Amino acid sequence: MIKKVRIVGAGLIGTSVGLRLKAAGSSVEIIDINSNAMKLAADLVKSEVIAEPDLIIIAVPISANTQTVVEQLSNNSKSIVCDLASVKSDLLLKVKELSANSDNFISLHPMAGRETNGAQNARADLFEGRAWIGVSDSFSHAKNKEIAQNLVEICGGTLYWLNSKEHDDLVAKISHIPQILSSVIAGSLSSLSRENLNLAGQGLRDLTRLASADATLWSQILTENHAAIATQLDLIIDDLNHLKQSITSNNSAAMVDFFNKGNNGKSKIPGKHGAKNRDYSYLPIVIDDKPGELARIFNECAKVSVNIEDLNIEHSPGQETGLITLALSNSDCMKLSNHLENLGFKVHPAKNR
Ligand SMILES: NC(=O)C1=CN([C@@H]2O[C@H](COP(=O)(O)OP(=O)(O)OC[C@H]3O[C@@H](n4cnc5c(N)ncnc54)[C@H](O)[C@@H]3O)[C@@H](O)[C@H]2O)C=CC1
Ligand SMILES: O=C(O)C(=O)Cc1ccc(O)cc1
Repeated sequence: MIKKVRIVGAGLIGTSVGLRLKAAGSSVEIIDINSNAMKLAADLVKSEVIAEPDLIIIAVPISANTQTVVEQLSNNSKSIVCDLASVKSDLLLKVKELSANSDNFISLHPMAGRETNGAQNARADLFEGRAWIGVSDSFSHAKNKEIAQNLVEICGGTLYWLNSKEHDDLVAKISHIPQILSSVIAGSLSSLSRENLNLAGQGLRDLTRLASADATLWSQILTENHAAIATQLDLIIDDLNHLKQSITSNNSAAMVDFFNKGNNGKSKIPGKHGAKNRDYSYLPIVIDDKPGELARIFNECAKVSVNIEDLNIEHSPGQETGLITLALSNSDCMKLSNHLENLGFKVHPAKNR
C-alpha cells in the first residue's frame, strides 16, 4: 500500500496515475506550474497537502524532467522519487551526477497514453492491462523496486525490467518509429481534399491514429532519444529503398518477402500483457442514421441500469445505417441484449473482443 503520494505534473499521465492511486485509497497531492492544470487535476483527484510523501511521482514534460527529479530528491530526503518519462539514458546519468540522493530514485515508463494531453483527458483506467518498463539501473534499494511494483499493480499494469540503454533502444523501435511513420503517412495526406479522404478505408484510420499526438511531447522524445531513433530510421529507409527497387524491377518474389516479413512481425505483437485486461463483452447494434437513435439506446440502458463502459460507432457519409458497439460487463451485456431485442432493436451476437 502506498499511503502518501505527491504527483508533480498535473497533465495526462500525472492525473491518470493520481485518479488510480486515489481510487486505491492513497492520499494524493498533485502540483503543477500551471495553476489551471493544477486546479482541474486537484479537483479530479481530491488533492490534499502532504508534508512527507512515501512516493513522489514526476510526470512533467521531458524537458523539465531531470531538473524536477533532482529538485524533489534534494528537498525530500525521506521520499522515493519516481519519474515516468519516455526516454531514460541521459536522465540516469544526470541524476547520478547531480543528486546526492540518487539511491532514492526509481525510473518507470508506462507504455500507455493518449493522443491528447492534459488533465482533461486523464482516465483512471489509462494503464489497465498495459506494460510498464522499470529501469533496472535506476535504483539501488529493494524498497524502490517494491514500491515501483506496487504502483504498477495499483495502475493495473505489468512491470518488466530493462536497463536504460536497452529501454531507449527498444522504445525507439516499438514506440518512436511507429509514431514517426504514423505522422509521415498522415502528413502526406495534407494536400488531399476532404472528399478524397472520405473514401479512405479503416486501414488509414488505424495507421494514422497516433498522428494526432502532441507535437511538443514528441519533438522532445525525438531530441532525447536521437541516436537510437536515427539508427532505426536508417534501417526503415533501407527497407523502403529495397522495396522501391523491387517494385521498379517488378521483382514479385522480393515484394512477397516484404509483406511476409510484415506478417511475421505483426503475428509477434501480443494482444495482452498478462495483466488484468478489460474483460468486456461487445454488443453490436445496427441503428438507422436519424436523430435520436443513439439517445434511444442510452435511455434504455438507463432504464435497465446498464453501465456503458465504452462505445464505438462505425458510420460513413451517405450510409443509411450505422453500427454502434457497446462495451459492457458480461452480465449487463446479456441483460441489455435481451431487453433491446424485445423492443425490436437490431441487436447482433455479442463478442468478447
Ligand atoms: N502522453 C503520453 O502518451 C505519455 C507520456 N509519458 C511521459 O509522461 C510525462 C508527462 O507527459 P504528459 O502527461 O503527456 O504531458 P502533459 O502535457 O499532459 O502534462 C505535463 C504537465 O506538466 C506541467 N509542468 C511542466 N513543467 C513543470 C514543472 N517544472 N513542475 C511542475 N509541473 C510542470 C505542465 O504544466 C503540464 O500540466 C512526459 O515525461 C512523457 O514523456 C509517458 C508515457 C506516455
Ligand atoms: O497511444 C499509444 O499507443 C502509445 O503508444 C502512447 C505512448 C506515447 C508515449 C509513450 O512514451 C508511451 C506510450
